[in-house]
Amino acid sequence: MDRTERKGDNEMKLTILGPWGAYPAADSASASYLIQTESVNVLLDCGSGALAQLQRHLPLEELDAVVLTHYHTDHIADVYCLQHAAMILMQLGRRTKPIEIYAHDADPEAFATLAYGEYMHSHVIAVGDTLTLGDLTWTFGHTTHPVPCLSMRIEHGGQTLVFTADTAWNDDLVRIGRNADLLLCESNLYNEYFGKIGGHLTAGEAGRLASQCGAKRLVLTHLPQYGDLGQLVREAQETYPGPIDLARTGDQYVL
Ligand SMILES: O=c1ccn([C@@H]2O[C@@H]3COP(=O)(O)O[C@H]3[C@H]2O)c(=O)[nH]1
Repeated sequence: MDRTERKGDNEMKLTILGPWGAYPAADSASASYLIQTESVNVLLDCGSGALAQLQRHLPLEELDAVVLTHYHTDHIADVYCLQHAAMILMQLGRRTKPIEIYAHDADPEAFATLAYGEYMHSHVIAVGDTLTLGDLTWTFGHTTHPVPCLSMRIEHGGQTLVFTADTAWNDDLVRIGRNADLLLCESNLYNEYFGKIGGHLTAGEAGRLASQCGAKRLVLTHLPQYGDLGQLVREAQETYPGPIDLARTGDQYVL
């Protein structure tokens, strides 16, 4: 098994577990990302296939927390498997503490499904909150999506990772993404779909956002299952002159 080394002092590592929107490609996952520092291991969204990918990098015994952007299934499908994993590992004595899960409660029925006895404890997050997880500081922003959804700014040791979550263009994205060292930006749409599918960004808009934020690097994620993904990069290059990557399963970035 490919086990990730724990992070050195003052480093934050992002591992792409699932770069896909809607549903996972073979041997991958939908929306899921692992964020690690020396003091904490956090899963950012927990889509379909997330647990299988996570275990390539981290034993489930060492997962501290999960932070969710919203309740669409491509972002939460594996939360319910993770509840069972936490239960079994605690019953076996291999975990000594519950998993802490953080999400908004604008959908109270969905929020109520997250807590799982002594094995998973749920906590509310909202725009305006500051969440401290180990040596990570999280703040949240507004998105434009068919359901309530939070964008996220994650700071550690002077480095900033920003995740747009799922969203169409809105100006709060520029606020939450300002001066990001890495902008992990949804790019679910080719430019030709602008105005035809709501709730998501085109690649051209992702590039424009990275430019307006002054982001140092743009990583395109929440990818479509169709078309030529290289075209997303080319369209984002028309609006952003900096480095651009397509998120790929297993890729890692150290900030
Ligand atoms: O006309 C449509 C409608 C939807 N979709 C995909 O289905 C996904 C549903 O969840 P989501 O909102 O996270 O992302 C959506 C897109 O990835 C699409 O490609 N074309």
